[in-house]
Amino acid sequence: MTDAAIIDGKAFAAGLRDRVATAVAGLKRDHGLTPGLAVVLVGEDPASQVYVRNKGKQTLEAGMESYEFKLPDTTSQEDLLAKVHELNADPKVNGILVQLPLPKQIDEQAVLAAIDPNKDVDGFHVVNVGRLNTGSADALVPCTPLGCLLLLRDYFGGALSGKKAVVVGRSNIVGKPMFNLLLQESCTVTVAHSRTADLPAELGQADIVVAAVGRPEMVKGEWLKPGAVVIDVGINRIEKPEGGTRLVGDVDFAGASKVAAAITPVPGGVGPMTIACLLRNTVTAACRQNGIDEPSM
Ligand SMILES: Nc1nc(=O)c2c([nH]1)NC[C@@H]1CN(c3ccc(C(=O)N[C@@H](CCC(=O)O)C(=O)O)cc3)C=[N+]21
Repeated sequence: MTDAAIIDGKAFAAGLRDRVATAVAGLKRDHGLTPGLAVVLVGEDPASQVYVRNKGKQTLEAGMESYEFKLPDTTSQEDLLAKVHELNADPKVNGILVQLPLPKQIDEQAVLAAIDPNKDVDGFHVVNVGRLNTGSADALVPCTPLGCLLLLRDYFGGALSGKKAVVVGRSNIVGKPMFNLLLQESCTVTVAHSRTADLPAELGQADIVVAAVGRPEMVKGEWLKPGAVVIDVGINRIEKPEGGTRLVGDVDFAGASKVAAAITPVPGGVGPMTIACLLRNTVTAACRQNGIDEPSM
């Protein structure tokens, strides 16, 4: 088979950010509303600092307000919860994101549970998990699986119904919400994981593969059904034989490209979609909080 088409997440994300910026301009003009996103970073993890900087920059570029809070690594759970409560009460803040992972003295679930579900632009609060699971229209949907879904809808022109999808990975952040979103699109969905008996046999049936396991190049091209569409969520930094490092996904890109119909690259695939969907969720949250019809984005 010839080489797979590349699903250009970077370009799609740029287009989505433009549509978000247009929506924001409309909210300002028609409602005097400027959506605001608060990002809280605890500690000094270098990768997290880069992500937080990119989020802040892209929030401002979309015409929204960005509020960044950098708390020391030694922050107590009590102090972090106090910050979350302050942001919950602040009407200028429409979206709240507490960057994960958190330092070990902090109970992540307790922090996520403290965020106002209607400001929970990560979609990690159990209320939003429940809303998504039950197909409620007021769910805020986790950014990475939402980004994957938008890429798939675009590729298939909306025709996902009846497709066989395999999600590899069962995390709360990607695997489980991805399962729910694909099920809602009327795909037949299998969730595979580290205890799956025969992963190649499962993948051999899949029209759509979403790989989110966090193991570099784990999914091999030979396991795929010819013509499959592959969404690679993994972002793994590995050592190059000649020294230095490079980013690879959870899928063996070279091998998969020979078998798949289409595949997302790493970098430049799902990663940029995650941030674009965060901006989109912030506009969605701001509209709902203010009783304004959600613009199409
Ligand atoms: N509460 C919370 N919400 C998050 O959404 C969240 C989080 N915590 N903690 C960290 C992870 C990671 N994350 C990424 C976002 C964008 C790229 C991204 O844009 N990647 C680019 C560049 C990659 C690079 O060069 O390093 C790409 O894949 O092309 C990657 C990773 C959001 N996260």
